[in-house]
Amino acid sequence: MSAEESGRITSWHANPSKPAYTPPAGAVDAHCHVFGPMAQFPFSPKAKYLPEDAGPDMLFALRDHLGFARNVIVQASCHGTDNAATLDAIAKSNGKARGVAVVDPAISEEALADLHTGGMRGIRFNFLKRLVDNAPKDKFLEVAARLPRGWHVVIYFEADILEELRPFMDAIPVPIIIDHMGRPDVSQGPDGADMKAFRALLESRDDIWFKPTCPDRLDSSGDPWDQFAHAVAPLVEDYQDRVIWGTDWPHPNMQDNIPDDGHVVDMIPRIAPTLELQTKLLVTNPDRMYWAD
Ligand SMILES: O=C(O)/C=C(\CC(=O)C(=O)O)C(=O)O
Repeated sequence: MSAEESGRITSWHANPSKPAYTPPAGAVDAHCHVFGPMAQFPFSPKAKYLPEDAGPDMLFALRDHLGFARNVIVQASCHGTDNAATLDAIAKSNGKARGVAVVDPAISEEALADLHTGGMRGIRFNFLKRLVDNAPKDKFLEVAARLPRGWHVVIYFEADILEELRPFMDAIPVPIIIDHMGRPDVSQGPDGADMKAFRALLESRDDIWFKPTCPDRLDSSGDPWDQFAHAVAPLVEDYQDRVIWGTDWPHPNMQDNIPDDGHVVDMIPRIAPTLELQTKLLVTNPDRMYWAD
């Protein structure tokens, strides 16, 4: 059966180019995922998309091809709260990967400790209605209050619910990392309403970090994503101690406009033009958040 007949999606570029940009030694791709392999790690019955297999071998080959040294693997919604595939990839990385889990908020302390041993350093709360059925803020706050020491929370939301989420984020007792800057409309430019609202959030706490990632998702003008570069570079400059970066490979759900990962990497010097900024974005900041112990 072909992938199309089986309903499984291939969301990644078959032959990504070599980037012109060379990341510094030790660089971390701090937002990527693995899918399956399904025969070993079945997808969640609640999954909103059914991808083709994109396992650790493929991820590590891409890491090397793009010039990165390490990965932070974020549990994707298609695997629900069963983190086995992500843990398997971390275990196969020879210490070159850490992870972010998605958990049932009723998870025990023992299970959280096991996730820490397996390389997880945070949990993700996903508020995208097209990806998850419900996102119970009260239960999320309860589990956020009893995470292992040094952990953080990753939050994924779209710009239209930022204000609604402010009280919830205010109440989170650990550092926060916002995926893809909360998906601002980058066509508004660096001083547009979405960027202003996001800056106000960053000003509200100095332990809110973010990922200036996913030009392919956020910039409908397409590769080379000039609107993204224009809107995002000032944000990276102004909050350079609170940024980490990732490819988003295997680009879950992207069926149209699948990005060339080499071109995605070539966005880095456009949003972080100096070696000092690049080193913070790709090495020292992710080290602080994921390899502190
Ligand atoms: O990978 C991302 O960051 C973005 C995703 C997928 C996702 O988050 C998930 O499946 O958990 C998206 O916008 O569809």
